Amino acid sequence: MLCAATAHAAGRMPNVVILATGGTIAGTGATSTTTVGYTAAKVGVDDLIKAVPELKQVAHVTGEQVFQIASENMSNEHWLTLAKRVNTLLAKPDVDGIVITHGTDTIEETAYFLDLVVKSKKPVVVVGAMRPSTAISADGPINLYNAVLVAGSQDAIGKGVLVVMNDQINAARDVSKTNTTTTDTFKSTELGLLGYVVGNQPHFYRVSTRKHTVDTEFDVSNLNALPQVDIAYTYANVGPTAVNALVAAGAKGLIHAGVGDGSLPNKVRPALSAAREKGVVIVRASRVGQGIVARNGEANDDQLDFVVADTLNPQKARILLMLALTRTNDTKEIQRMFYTY
Ligand SMILES: NC(=O)CC[C@H](N)C(=O)O
Repeated sequence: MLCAATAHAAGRMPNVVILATGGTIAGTGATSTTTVGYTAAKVGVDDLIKAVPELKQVAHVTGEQVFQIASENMSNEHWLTLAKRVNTLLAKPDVDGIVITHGTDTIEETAYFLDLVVKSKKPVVVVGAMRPSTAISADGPINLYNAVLVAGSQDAIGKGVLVVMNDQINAARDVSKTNTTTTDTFKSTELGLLGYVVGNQPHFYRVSTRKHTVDTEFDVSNLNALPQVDIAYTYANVGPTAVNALVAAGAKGLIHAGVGDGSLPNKVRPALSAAREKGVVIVRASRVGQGIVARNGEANDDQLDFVVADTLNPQKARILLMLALTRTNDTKEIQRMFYTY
């Protein structure tokens, strides 16, 4: 099988496919100083590529417009379509890597979904921008250039799905948007970034110990929908309304975005427990954004038959639970998955 390694070994430039989905990287504003209040998802993939002629120096690049949306509108169906396209392309011997241009609001979710369902070791890089293409010092062109460099690099093979922004390489599992508007918004919590793109090449320093891509048990090739999993957010004075409404609306799984170490308020615990008795799988996560939610810590998970999210934030826990529910309803198995991926 040809891959980026053989592209380099054969002395040819890697073939990188850019799948465009929209977002600010494809956004346009009224003036060059418009950095908020612009319209996302306007510029087509051919123009994104044309705007960075330097790409030709590092890869043979082709583009496909998969969607043209702001990423707050990303749905499970979009993910399944995208994942199937990525798997089809990566199965081709002449494709060495893939770059996905994406809105930044849900980049971390799409990246983690792909990290769990892409069946290839070839590099997949998700990239976006915080400033629209029309802005002074737009970050899209350099981010796209860096993403293509990484996607065509043999050093990125087998590292899972990556998010490349602001000269930094992050693992899909651990990266999150941490600032609403600034270009240094993507951070990998305390677990740390994987490396940098500096001097026209990626530099890797670490990898995640969690399984991904070819080493997961998830297969989307025959899926046309995913089980309904929703998130109930907790705060001081919260009641059971959201949990009860989500269960009534048909949730098969619920992520509880608890306070602190995933604590359950007294007014929420009975609603979650009743949901579990109806067969809904409950995962305790935390709204804090860093750290482990400890099993049998702030709640007796063994007795309640709940699962803990480990270090996944609520939106990523939702993705893993959806995929877990395509395989099993057994909470012990699902807890194993949360400690594996
Ligand atoms: N910086 C961005 O990409 C945000 C734009 C838009 N809300 C999106 O996520 O697509």
